[in-house]
Amino acid sequence: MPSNLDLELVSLTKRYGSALAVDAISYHFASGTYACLLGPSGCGKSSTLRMVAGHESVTGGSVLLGGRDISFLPPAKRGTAMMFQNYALFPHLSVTENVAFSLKMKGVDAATRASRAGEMLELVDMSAFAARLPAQLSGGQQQRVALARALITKPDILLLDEPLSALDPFLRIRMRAELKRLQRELGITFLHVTHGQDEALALADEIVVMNNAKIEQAGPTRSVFEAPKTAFVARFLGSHNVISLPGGPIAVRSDAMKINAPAGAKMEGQITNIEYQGTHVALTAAIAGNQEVTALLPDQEFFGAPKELGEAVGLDWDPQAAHALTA
Ligand SMILES: Nc1ncnc2c1ncn2[C@@H]1O[C@H](COP(=O)(O)OP(=O)(O)OP(=O)(O)O)[C@@H](O)[C@H]1O
Repeated sequence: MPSNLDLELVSLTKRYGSALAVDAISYHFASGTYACLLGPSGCGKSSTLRMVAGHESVTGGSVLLGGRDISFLPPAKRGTAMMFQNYALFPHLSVTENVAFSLKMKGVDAATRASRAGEMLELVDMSAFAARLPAQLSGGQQQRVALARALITKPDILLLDEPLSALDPFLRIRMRAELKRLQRELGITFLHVTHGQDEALALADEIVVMNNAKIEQAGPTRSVFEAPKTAFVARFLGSHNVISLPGGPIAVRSDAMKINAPAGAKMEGQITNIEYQGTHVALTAAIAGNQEVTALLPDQEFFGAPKELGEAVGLDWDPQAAHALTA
């Protein structure tokens, strides 16, 4: 695996007029990482991706690839390739012609173009559809073509802007596995923008959680999920309760929350909602201070001792399951 192709964002900044969309963010992505930029709408993730791609100018700071400043290079000279949300396929070109398009622009001869496009279509399992037009393909198939088209340039980094958002939930999960497989096979860095925490958790080796134009927390996916530093990160990643205590806010995962008898419990609550989720049952309880917490119980445990709406319960957690939050 090449080690000289790390991607570094150094105080990277984007302003649109007076609006600050990306506020001096810095991060180092090791080569070969599957990284997700995660955050709510408007937090600056697409602007960051577009600055890496060269589709948006850099207001301040820089983008380094393998130590080389690529901030001012044209997109085609950066070693990056971008796959867009709407795939942006040319409707009047066949699948093969779409995939081979960038090679044609570079003046590569027809025979080489056809053979390279063939290899790429094989990689994404679309060889059988080579002669079709984009309109004759399903959403998932169009996405595979868009991937092949991006990968034919042999990028060092593939940039993906909400690549799965146009797909139905079933296909989204299938294509998610495909993206992961491709990244593993190719060994290149994937930088994937999403606002879906499930998608980020499923795919990313590293997640970068953005909020208000800044990086709120970043690192190996599991370490961020296991120890969110702020209330925003805990809430955005989901599956966490944020509880205000006199000593400051803490996060406790809903699967670490235990339901006991009220006497002697850390907290007392009253059940306000019971949601059956198949393998689990989610119990929501109102606690002091107008707060709610959720406990996720394995179905066997819940149905072994079912609870009723309105019932008073005790809520407990192991000390190591609580993480102090900074805000
Ligand atoms: N071309 C533009 N001109 C002016 N403002 C822009 C432009 N593009 C983005 N913005 C603003 O910059 C901020 C960040 O936008 P950006 O698209 O990077 O966010 P995002 O996190 O990718 O959001 P989304 O998930 O909705 O795409 C937003 O407030 C947005 O309105």
